[in-house]
Amino acid sequence: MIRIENIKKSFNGKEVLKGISGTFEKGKPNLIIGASGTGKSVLLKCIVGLIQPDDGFVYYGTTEFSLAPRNDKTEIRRQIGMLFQGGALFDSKTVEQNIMFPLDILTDMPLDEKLDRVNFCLERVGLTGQNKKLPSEISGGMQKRVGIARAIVNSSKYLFCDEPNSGLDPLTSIKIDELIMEITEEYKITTVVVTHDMNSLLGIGENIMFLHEGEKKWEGHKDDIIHSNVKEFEDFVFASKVMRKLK
Ligand SMILES: Nc1ncnc2c1ncn2[C@@H]1O[C@H](COP(=O)(O)OP(=O)(O)OP(=O)(O)O)[C@@H](O)[C@H]1O
Repeated sequence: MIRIENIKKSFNGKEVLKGISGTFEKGKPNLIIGASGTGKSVLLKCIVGLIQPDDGFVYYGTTEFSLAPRNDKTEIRRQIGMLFQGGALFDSKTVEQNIMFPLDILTDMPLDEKLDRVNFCLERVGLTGQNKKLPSEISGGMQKRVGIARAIVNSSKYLFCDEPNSGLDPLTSIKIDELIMEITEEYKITTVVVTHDMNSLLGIGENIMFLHEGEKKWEGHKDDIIHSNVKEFEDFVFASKVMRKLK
């Protein structure tokens, strides 16, 4: 479980995060949603320690990240897997080398063990036998799968996904969402997904945090969306004609 408390962040005097608190639970996908520019990615970066918040606390289990001793921080970092926007694979490395990368830099596992682990993850994401392909030789959806395999290869306890569906068609997006959800449940990972994809919201929105202009305006389960009674959230969710009709 990850808990955040009163996270604040400003850039050049502009308050981007205005005191965000909340809990991201283990074993289910936690979604951070909101319109463009509302602070989702900055919040994600504050949580993983890529940006230092001006105020507030981030707890991984019972350990507060910024106050933790160096060794504890290193251990938490080792347990984090990230799926970046656009996949962020190394173009010149094969699928196998890409997935093995975290094991190369974070562990001293022998090569045969690393290969076993890579093959296990490749199988788990439905890409058995694609080891020697280059990213340019596989589709965008397959690249995301490789990104997911890389994010979990080191038995991560925490998985962060920034817009995992960007650039994918709706059907492939749903498959990627389902894979993230299955892996989260199966390995009891604490998963945080930043998205503005309505399909993701309705498909895997087990625990949703809605941000609007740097504030948390609503949180809840996908089944409660219809009863939110929060204007900014309703404007966001029911922006399209199709969604208004469904309502
Ligand atoms: N390093 C930075 N320096 C200055 N301003 C920044 C920095 N990072 C983010 N911002 C600003 O913070 C605001 C929130 O950005 P953020 O990337 O978190 O939005 P977002 O909700 O993730 O949007 P999108 O859905 O478009 O990715 C924006 O106005 C952005 O310009």
